[in-house]
This record gives sequence, C-alpha cells and structure tokens, in this order.
Amino acid sequence: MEDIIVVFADIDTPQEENEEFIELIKACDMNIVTCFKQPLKAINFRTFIGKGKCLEIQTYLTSTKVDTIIFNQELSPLQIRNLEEIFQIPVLDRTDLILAIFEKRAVTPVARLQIESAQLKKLLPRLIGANTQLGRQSASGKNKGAGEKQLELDRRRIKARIHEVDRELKKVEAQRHTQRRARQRSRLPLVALVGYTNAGKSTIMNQLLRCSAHKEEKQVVEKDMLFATLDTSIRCITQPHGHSFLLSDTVGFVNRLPHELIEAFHSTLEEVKYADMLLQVVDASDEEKAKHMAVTMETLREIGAGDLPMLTVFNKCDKTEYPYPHSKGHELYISAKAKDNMDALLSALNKQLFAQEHHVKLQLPYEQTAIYAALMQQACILEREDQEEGMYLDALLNEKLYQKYQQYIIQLYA
Ligand SMILES: Nc1nc2c(ncn2[C@@H]2O[C@H](COP(=O)(O)OP(=O)(O)OP(=O)(O)O)[C@@H](O)[C@H]2O)c(=O)[nH]1
Ligand SMILES: [Mg+2]
Repeated sequence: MEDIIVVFADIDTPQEENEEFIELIKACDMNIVTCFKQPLKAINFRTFIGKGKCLEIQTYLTSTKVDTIIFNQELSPLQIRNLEEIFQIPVLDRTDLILAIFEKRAVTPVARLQIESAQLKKLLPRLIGANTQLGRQSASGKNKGAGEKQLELDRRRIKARIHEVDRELKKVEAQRHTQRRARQRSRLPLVALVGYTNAGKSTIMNQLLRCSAHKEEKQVVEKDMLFATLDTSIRCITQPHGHSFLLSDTVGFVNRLPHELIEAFHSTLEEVKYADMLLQVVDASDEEKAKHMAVTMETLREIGAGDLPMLTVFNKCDKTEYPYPHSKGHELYISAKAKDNMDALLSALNKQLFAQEHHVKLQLPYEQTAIYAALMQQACILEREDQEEGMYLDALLNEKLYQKYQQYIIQLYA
C-alpha cells in the first residue's frame, strides 16, 4: 500500500468536499501518513500553496518515508513540476486521484483504453517544458529517465500512444453505434440508470433482473465502493404482465468529474443520451443528496442528456425515516434491498415510459383467450384480478388497442 500525504489547500472548500476526498483516497487503497492544511486567500501560481507550507512539508519528508503527495485541488502542469522538484516525490492532484481509482477498477478492455487515454492526455502537458528528472506515468508514480532528450522521446512516445488508443476507441464507438441501431430496430424503449456513485444503480438493475421473466440475463457488479461500475451494461427486463424494456447501468457521477474522464468515457456516457427515459438514483440517506442531484443534472447536461424525461428514485429509504415504497409525482421512495419494492418502481416507470398510452380498466370474459394473449403481448398489464364474471385488467393500451377493445373498457383513469 502506498504511503501518502494529503494537502488540503482550501479556497472556501466546504467540509463535505474534503470528507468526500478522503473517501476517494480510501477507494484507492492508499495509506494516509499525515495531512497538511492551508486555508488560502490567494493561489501561488508556481506552487499553489505558499512557500512556508512547502518548507514545512519538505522538513517533514526528511524524517518520514512517504511515496506520494496528493492535493485536494486541480494543479497546473507547472505547479506539479515545481512541487515535484521541491519534494522529490510524485505529486498528484484531484484528477490524478480519480483517474487512479478508475485505473484500479477498470476490468473491461474498453474501460482500460479510456483511462489510458485520459491519463496520457493529462501527462503530456506536464512534460512540455519540463527539465527535471521527474516524470510520471501514472498514479503509481514510476520515475522516468533524465534529460531533455529523454523527455523529447517520452513526449513522442506518448503522442503516438494517444493516437493509437484514440483510434481503438473510435472503433468501439462505431461498434456501439451499430449495436444501438440494432436496439432501435427492436423498438424496445431504453431506460438508463444514472446518478451519483454508490447510490445503488447496479443493485436496482439486479433486483429488476430478478423480477424479470427472462431470468437468464446476467447480473451486474454491485459493491459498497466508489466507482464499482465503469462501463455500460444493457439488459432486457421482461415484465411478467407487460412491455419489455432495455435497462442500462453505467458509470456513476462524482462532484467535479474530471473533464479528461468525461471526454475519455464519451462512448460509455453517450449511451445515456439515447435513452427514452432516465432513472435518476439518489441515496436518500446521504446528507449531501441535494448536491449530488445537482452534480448529476450538471453532468447530464454536459453529455447532452439534460432534457430527457426522468423518474427520480430515492433509494436506501431503509436507512432513513421516509415511508417507502411511496410515489409522489415524478419521485419515488424505495429500498432496493427490499425485493417487493420493485413492483412500485416498475409501476412508476411504466406510467411514465408509456405515458402516451391510455391507462384503463378492462373487464374480459375468461373465454376471450385470444384477446388476452394479444393484450399480454402488445399492452402493459399492470394488474389482474380474477372474479366470477371474468378477469379485471388494469392496463396501459396504445391508441390502436384502445380503439380496438373499447367494448371491454369499464374505466378510464386520468
Ligand atoms: N441499506 C441499503 N443499501 C443499499 C441499497 N441499495 C444499494 N445498497 C448498497 O449500496 C452499495 C452501492 O450499491 P451499487 O448498486 O453498487 O451502487 P452504484 O450506484 O451502482 O455505484 P457505482 O457503480 O459505484 O456508481 C452496495 O453496498 C449496496 O448493497 C438500499 O436500498 N439500502
Ligand atoms: Mg454500479
């Protein structure tokens, strides 16, 4: 495990943001040896923090073994270079840390390529104009060779590799485009799970898969750690009495998600843009939920998915005082840990996803098996109640079915 020093260089940084930063460090399996704090009125353009603080850290380093220093802010390439010259060990900023977490978590080849692209693009400007023996390849802090010549070689190699990686990623984008076209032809609506990291998106996906009539669909990874999911998985949810839809689970968002990452994860995040509807998952037990929702909205706008219809799911209500399952307009309160809450989720989702449809109650004689079979296939049956005189169906019908089966409709809901 890497031994690190954390430098909180604060320019009115809220306390919660610093707490989240510690969580990010934990997610990266690093051992914090000590923390230095400096409230800043002005940023030193050469070293971010002041001379006095640099000296204090330098003195500390003479007596303690430390592998890396991590700043809770974004640093410029020049600041990083100067700080590394002073401390003689690698210095990482907030973006490097998030990239390092992603690097650790990346399991699919695409996620690996995306992270490599982001890391190389962040590294390149640091090498321009650098003349020290310190150059870093990744958060693991491998030192590179000395001298201008070596640097020039490094720069060229990095540029060539960026080119190669981006070409691979373009291929992936084209592949995803083809897959998307195939999905669109299937005409199944696509629902995308989005939200802050660790809110419970993958858990909801798995619970819905358990309820799905097609149980063979693969489960996704759900775990209590930041950024458990790094790629997009799309599964088909087949409702026992109704429409099927596609559900996608993707990478979670975080406050100030580095721009390099959004760019690198373009093809992964782009899937969200093509959804028919978003399921925004919020951890209801998190005190910072309002801020997390704002970050989610901001990220959605950034990737061009800000205007899609949305159902907001306040999850983990079992850890709160909120009654659940409970539906209120476009908001739903549930606990994904309670399997029976998925009915409430599906019902809210169906209402919104198939909103252009008519919500009706039908009374159908038992002998009308052909009509029942047609409704099962083409409509969304929310509830079935069997009585002596026939079955009562609470269903969503499209215009065509609505006209065709008028004679069986006994109630039209608002
Ligand atoms: N108590 C409680 N825990 C939950 C609930 N839903 C999910 N969790 C837990 O929250 C943690 C995170 O869940 P995930 O489903 O992996 O979260 P995610 O949103 O997919 O996270 P990322 O992939 O990191 O973005 C896991 O330990 C889950 O077991 C819930 O309703 N109640
Ligand atoms: Mg996940």
